[in-house]
Parts: sequence; structure tokens; C-alpha cells
Amino acid sequence: MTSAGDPIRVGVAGAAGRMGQTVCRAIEGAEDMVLAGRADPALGVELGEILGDVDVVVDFTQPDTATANALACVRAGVHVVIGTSSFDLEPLRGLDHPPNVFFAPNFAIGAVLMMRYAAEASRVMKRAEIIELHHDGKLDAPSGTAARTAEMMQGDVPIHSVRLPGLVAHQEVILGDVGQTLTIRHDSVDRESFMPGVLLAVRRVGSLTESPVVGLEHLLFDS
Ligand SMILES: NC(=O)C1=CN([C@@H]2O[C@H](COP(=O)(O)OP(=O)(O)OC[C@H]3O[C@@H](n4cnc5c(N)ncnc54)[C@H](OP(=O)(O)O)[C@@H]3O)[C@@H](O)[C@H]2O)C=CC1
Ligand SMILES: O=C(O)C1=N[C@H](C(=O)O)C[C@H](O)C1
Repeated sequence: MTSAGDPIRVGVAGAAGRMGQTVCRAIEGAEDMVLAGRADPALGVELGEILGDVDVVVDFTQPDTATANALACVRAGVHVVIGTSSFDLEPLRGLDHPPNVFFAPNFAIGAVLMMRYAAEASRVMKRAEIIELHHDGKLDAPSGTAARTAEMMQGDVPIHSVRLPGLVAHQEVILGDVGQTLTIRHDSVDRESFMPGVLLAVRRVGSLTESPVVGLEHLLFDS
């Protein structure tokens, strides 16, 4: 049993992936956390094997695995922070809690601000389109961030997806009106950009008063 002051015992699902490796390093560097488990097919460790020894799981896996992983966490009494994009959140709604589920389509603070500014601008400018650009290893299109941005904006907002080597994660929202355009752009040039948001979510997921909570803005701006 854990008590106040004990480090948070964190497990990472997708620990051998691009994000998972970065998250493992960030947790190892956090004084109030212990990296207590790493699950990934490449490591030969299944999520179920680490659930007995962790307080929180951070999931950066794949769209078709994140829902089952999160349900396994909840059934084991473990909080879960989900970063995986384009997964089905519906089965995680309406469950008894705690344990709590937190999901952020994007953990970079600049991306959170971009989404908010785009939503606000769309209320007064005539039309908008989104261009999202990612590395060529990304499985889903459109990106979760672009889909969420379009949801937050007024009107029908087309999304264009670019996949190229050399990119990390980038998005441009272009709004147009008579005689003018407004471009709001965010660039994650390094996966470190997501780490402060992930660590914040790990610290806060256990004390959420509702579940699931979607969006880092709720941890940054809500009282
Ligand atoms: N919310 C945010 O801020 C961000 C979200 N993302 C999202 O995070 C996800 C991961 O991205 P990325 O790290 O680039 O992807 P990777 O493909 O590099 O990593 C995913 C890892 O998860 C492993 N995996 C697959 N199934 C399971 C499972 N059931 N349990 C444990 N591990 C599993 C994969 O193994 P194998 O390859 O062997 O299948 C792989 O090692 C994507 O959905 C991406 O869109 C990315 C960046 C930021
Ligand atoms: O796959 C990625 O890399 C990213 N995925 C998330 C998304 O789909 O929006 C977040 C960020 O764009 C990086």
C-alpha cells in the first residue's frame, strides 16, 4: 500500500517505442516517481505482468491496443494516462472510478495553446483548414491532434496529412477571411516537448474527480 510521500510507481506500455523510451527516461529523471515496469512486445513483457506492481500506467502504444490496455489497468485498480492517438475512448466512459483515466491528444503545452487559439479564431473568421505533418512511422491519419482541433473549431474544417522522414510532429491551422489569412503553427521538434505534460498527468491522475478526463488543458487551466 502506498502513502503520501511515497514515490509514484509508474509502468510504461509501449516502453520500447519512440515515445515509450522518452517517457521511461523522463520518469527515471523525476524525483517523485519510480519506473516500476516496462511492457512492450520487443521487451517480451506483457502489460498484465507489470500491473500488480504499479500505481499508474502511461500508455503510448497503438490505436488498436490502447483501449484494451486501459481497461486492463482499470480492472486491476491502476490509474492510466493515455497518449496513444485515434483509439476508441467509448468503452472507458461511465466506469466506476477511481482508478482514473486521463487522455491527452497532445501533451505539448504549445500544441494545447494552438488548439485553443484556433478554436477562438474560428468563431470570428470565415473558414479554416488544418495541415498536420508527422514522421513517416506514424500509423494513423489524420493525427489525433488535428481531429481534436477540428472538433474544437466552428464549421467544417478539412484536414490535410503529410508524412515525411525528417518531421516529428507539426500542425498549421490556416484561417481565411476577406483580404486576410491567419496562420497558427506549432512544432514539436523533439519528443522531449511532451514530457512535462506527461509527468504532470502522472502526478494528477490519481486525484481526478471525474473519469475519463480528456485534454491537458484541464490540468493546466482548470482550478
Ligand atoms: N498524446 C501525445 O502527446 C502524443 C501521442 N503520440 C501517440 O503515441 C502512440 C505511440 O507513438 P510512437 O511511440 O511514435 O509509436 P511506436 O510505434 O514507436 O511505439 C509504440 C510501441 O508500442 C508497442 N506496443 C504495441 N502493442 C502493445 C501492447 N499491447 N502493449 C504494450 N506495448 C505495445 C509497439 O510494439 P510493436 O512495434 O512490436 O508492435 C511499439 O514498441 C501513437 O498513437 C502516437 O500517435 C505520440 C506522440 C505524442
Ligand atoms: O504520432 C505522433 O508522433 C504524434 N501523435 C499525436 C497525434 O496523433 O496527434 C500527437 C503528436 O502529434 C505526435
